Amino acid sequence: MPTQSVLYSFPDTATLSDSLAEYILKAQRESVDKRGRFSIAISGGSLPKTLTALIGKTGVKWDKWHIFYADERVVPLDHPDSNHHLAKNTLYSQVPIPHENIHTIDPDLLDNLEELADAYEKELVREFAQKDSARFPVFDLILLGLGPDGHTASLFPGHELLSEEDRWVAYIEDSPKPPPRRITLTLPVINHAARIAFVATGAGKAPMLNAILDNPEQGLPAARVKPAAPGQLVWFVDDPASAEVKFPKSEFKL
Ligand SMILES: O=C(O)[C@H](O)[C@@H](O)[C@H](O)[C@H](O)COP(=O)(O)O
Repeated sequence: MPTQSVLYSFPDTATLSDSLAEYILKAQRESVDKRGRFSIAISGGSLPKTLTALIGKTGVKWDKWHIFYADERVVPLDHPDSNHHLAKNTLYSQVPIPHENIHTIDPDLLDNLEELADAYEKELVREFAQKDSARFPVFDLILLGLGPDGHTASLFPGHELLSEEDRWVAYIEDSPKPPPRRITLTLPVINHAARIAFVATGAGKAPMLNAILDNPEQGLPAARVKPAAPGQLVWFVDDPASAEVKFPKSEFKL
């Protein structure tokens, strides 16, 4: 049975970011208590900025974090389009995350998308395979954004990757959102996470949030994110983004 989504809507991005930070901290505490580490996958776009509310918070055990990318643009790691570059500038440069715990794409394989995706999949295997005998890795937390067309990570509407059932990491060379070459976690990997949090802000996201939450049968990529229980699916949005949504809002509590 897919888990029921929970929707939290906040008056502004500062309140949203602070509550998201509390949510992440709770996930980190539970994961570190259980396994001594916290595995998280993050997206690009506006997401890394919302994570800056974690900077300086008591209780963040940065040395236990193992960070992957839910999707990555296939460009050099110091390119302005790189999700890693963005996260590094926004977050890692300000907090003590061990360099080796940040799992980037292999910059030597940018010319060969298939090898690049395979190598990233192997990176996941190294992180998860011994810990879990399940067919797919179980991230402690995956943070996703929502595109104006309903895409999430680099899973775009109508794309054949939406029916991928086997691979953990796949590539595309025809992303409608530039840059065109990307790798992405696949839906089965995303849907096996212990927790998934979407973050969407701004009035521009309102029609799409309505489509995803109130009309999921349209099958847009973000609506296909449906972890099986006990996986959790939580939406952190601001009031302008949730303005057109009928789906019930919950009061934020941990
Ligand atoms: O392009 C990327 O790297 C993404 O990971 C992508 O899926 C992003 O999260 C959404 O497009 C939302 O982007 P915004 O938060 O900037 O609207």
